[in-house]
Amino acid sequence: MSEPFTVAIDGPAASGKGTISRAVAARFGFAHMDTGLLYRAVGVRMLDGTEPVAAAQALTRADLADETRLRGAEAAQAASKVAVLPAVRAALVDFQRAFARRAGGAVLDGRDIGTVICPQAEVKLFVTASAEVRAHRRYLELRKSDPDTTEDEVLADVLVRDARDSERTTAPLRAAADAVRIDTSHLSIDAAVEIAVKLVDERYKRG
Ligand SMILES: Nc1ncnc2c1ncn2[C@@H]1O[C@H](COP(=O)(O)OP(=O)(O)OP(=O)(O)O)[C@@H](O)[C@H]1O
Ligand SMILES: Nc1ccn([C@@H]2O[C@H](COP(=O)(O)O)[C@@H](O)[C@H]2O)c(=O)n1
Repeated sequence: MSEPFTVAIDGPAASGKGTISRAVAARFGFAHMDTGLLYRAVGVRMLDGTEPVAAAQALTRADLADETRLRGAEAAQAASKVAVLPAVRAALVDFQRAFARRAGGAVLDGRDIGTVICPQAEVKLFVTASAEVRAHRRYLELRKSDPDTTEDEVLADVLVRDARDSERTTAPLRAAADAVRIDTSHLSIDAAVEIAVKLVDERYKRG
């Protein structure tokens, strides 16, 4: 099994970081963690009446099972509310760091991977797109499970979440100083993935 190699991919909601992360992981045989899913799971537990810090401390794989609910708009908003709490974030740090340094390589995507969770990551990317483009992409996804959803509602949700994630005191959404920025607003999925794969390839070979 090869040495640890961490790819940290951050960016705002629906910028395409998960799509890029999964493709990079598949290409290099790395493990992938969507860290947003952890916060979504804590958010859903909160909606169901559990105190969020207790939920984060007791999180198990079973909490990640209901993908349909976790991927919904209500879970997204709840996630960004619990993500403001320093004790919730602290409860999730060790799990993410251990995953990042596993043998064989790991890709983690989220908001604070390159800045807080893995500041020593071998590759750091910051994936962006305009709010309108991101809302359109998320709308196309969400309308499959909720035909009543509108693009304006999704844009409003994205903007609220962007503001909450960027303005919080602990681990705000920021590009690490040494992150490579990829604006996917006018890139196809294949083009965005190709840029990321090339960057990882250069550093993975050198390492
Ligand atoms: N470059 C692209 N061009 C067009 N659609 C894209 C592009 N990148 C991603 N998408 C689509 O946009 C949607 C959101 O992408 P993705 O889930 O990768 O974003 P994300 O940043 O991981 O979102 P989240 O904030 O939920 O973690 C998906 O439906 C995906 O297929
Ligand atoms: N490293 C992270 C990942 C996510 N969050 C918060 O969770 C929300 C949902 O994340 P998605 O990636 O699934 O959109 C997000 O809005 C953040 O509030 C986080 O704080 N840190």
